[in-house]
Amino acid sequence: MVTDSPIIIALDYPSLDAALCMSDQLDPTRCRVKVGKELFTRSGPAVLEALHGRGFEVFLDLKFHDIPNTVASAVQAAAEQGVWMVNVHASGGRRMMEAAVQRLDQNALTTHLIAVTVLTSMQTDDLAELGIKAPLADHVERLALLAKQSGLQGVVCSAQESARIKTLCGESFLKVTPGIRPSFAVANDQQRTMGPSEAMAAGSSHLVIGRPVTQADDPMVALEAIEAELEGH
Ligand SMILES: O=c1ccn([C@@H]2O[C@H](COP(=O)(O)O)[C@@H](O)[C@H]2O)c(=O)[nH]1
Repeated sequence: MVTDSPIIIALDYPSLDAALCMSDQLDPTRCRVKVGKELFTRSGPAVLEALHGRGFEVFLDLKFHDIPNTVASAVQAAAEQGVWMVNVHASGGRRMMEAAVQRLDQNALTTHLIAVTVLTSMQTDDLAELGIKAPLADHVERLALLAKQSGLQGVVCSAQESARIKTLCGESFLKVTPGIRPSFAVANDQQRTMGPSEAMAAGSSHLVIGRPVTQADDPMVALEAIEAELEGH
C-alpha cells in the first residue's frame, strides 16, 4: 500500500508483539513505519514480513557502516526483503556508498538508499571530540553532497539542515528527518529538533517520529494532533 504521508513512525519496541500492537493501531495509507536496531535484533526478518503483510512500507533503519563489500551485501539483503528504504552511514565514505548503489542497480532493486549525515542526538561539541573541527551544519552539508555524488537518493539529517540541503542537493533529494518534536513532546536524547510543520516548511521530505507518538498516553491522539498540524503541507 502506498501513502503520500511524510510521516514515518519509529517502532522502537523490544518485541515483535509490542511493535505489531502499535502497528495494528496505525493505518498504512496514512504513515510508513521504521524498524530499527532494537526491534530487528530481537525479532529479525519476521517483523518485516509481518509489517509488509499489514500493508506498510518499511524503512529498515540499520545504519550500515562497514567495508564496501559488507555494506553492499547487507543493503542487497535488506532490499531483497522488500523494504521501502534502507540506510548507511555517509561517514563510511564514497567507495562504500558507491558499492551499495551499484549492488542495488546490478540486481534491479528499487529500494531507496539514503545516508545518515550526523545523528540528531549530536551537537558541534560532540563532533569536536571526534576530531571534526568544522561547524556541525557544514559537516552535514559535506556528507549530504558526498551521498548525492555517490548516487544515493537522500540523507538522514536534522530538519534544521533541510533547507540548506535542499538548496545544495535539490528538491528531489530526500531529507528524512528524525528529532521531530511537536509542541506537546519532550526532547529526550535528541539535540537538533524541530516541530512537524516547521520541518516540512524547511524542506524535509519525511518526518521520523517515535516517542512523541509511541510513548504518548494515547498514541492515536498524538498522531492525529501531528496530522492536524501538517494539514496543508
Ligand atoms: O540521526 C538520527 C538517525 C536516526 N534516528 C532514529 O529516529 C528515531 C527517532 O525516535 P524519537 O523517539 O522520535 O526520538 C529513533 O528510532 C532513532 O534511532 C534518530 O533519532 N536520529
